[in-house]
Amino acid sequence: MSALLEVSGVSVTFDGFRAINNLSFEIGPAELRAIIGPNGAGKTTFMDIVTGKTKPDEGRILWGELGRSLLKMNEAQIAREGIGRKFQKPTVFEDQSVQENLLMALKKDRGPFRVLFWKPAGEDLDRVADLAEEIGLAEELTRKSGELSHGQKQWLEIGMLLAQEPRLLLVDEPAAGMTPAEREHTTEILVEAARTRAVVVVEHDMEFIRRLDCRVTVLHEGSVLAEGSLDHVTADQQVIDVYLGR
Ligand SMILES: Nc1ncnc2c1ncn2[C@@H]1O[C@H](COP(=O)(O)OP(=O)(O)OP(=O)(O)O)[C@@H](O)[C@H]1O
Repeated sequence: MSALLEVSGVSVTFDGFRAINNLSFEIGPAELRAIIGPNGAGKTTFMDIVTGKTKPDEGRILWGELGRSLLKMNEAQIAREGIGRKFQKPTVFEDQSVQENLLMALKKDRGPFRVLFWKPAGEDLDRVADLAEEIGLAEELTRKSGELSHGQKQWLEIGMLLAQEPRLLLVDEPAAGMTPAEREHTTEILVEAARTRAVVVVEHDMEFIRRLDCRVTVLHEGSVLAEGSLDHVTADQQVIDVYLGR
């Protein structure tokens, strides 16, 4: 199986400091991957590079079956290629219902006039109902999003990203601030989403990562320190020294 995303030899320097240092790794087309590492390891910068927010000084990032260079694309082009990113803080439209938020996020031609005159078709409503089911908000469709719990808002935002049918979803610390039950449901959503697309999760919570039951990449000083199952990487002495032992 060829990679969906192939990062090789990527480096980024901020004011003389190498935040990403000769970073190389691959992500498969329907893969769930966790990225862990100490503060400052380069996890956020890695996501900034993949989404086009930060341009590396060197290296290459190849995307899709055709192996096209992501580094030649701007942020909007990368988003259109199907790379979605979920930041830590949910950014749903609080005055709109769950259904309205999901409808707005559907992958459609949304020029200014289309939005003005747009009426949701039956197929859009069906798709929204499926998405709501997938994120566990089927009973909340008519509720105002501002009334949802923190966990539910996070799920809604994941649903809004899934509505755009991304091929790669980058998720930053999804478990932060969630109750144990919410975390468990979040795990289920991400595992399910990764059946048909790549999902990369940056997270510090080891229990959460254990439940994801996926390949783990450990970053340290902008490079891959270890990679493999959670049991494999947590038994690695270097990982214990720089991350777990702290
Ligand atoms: N725009 C910037 N200018 C200068 N230094 C930066 C910039 N962005 C990141 N850095 C530095 O690069 C390093 C990597 O930061 P990054 O945020 O990617 O780490 P991280 O692994 O996401 O950490 P955390 O777990 O704390 O979120 C840090 O030392 C950070 O201070």
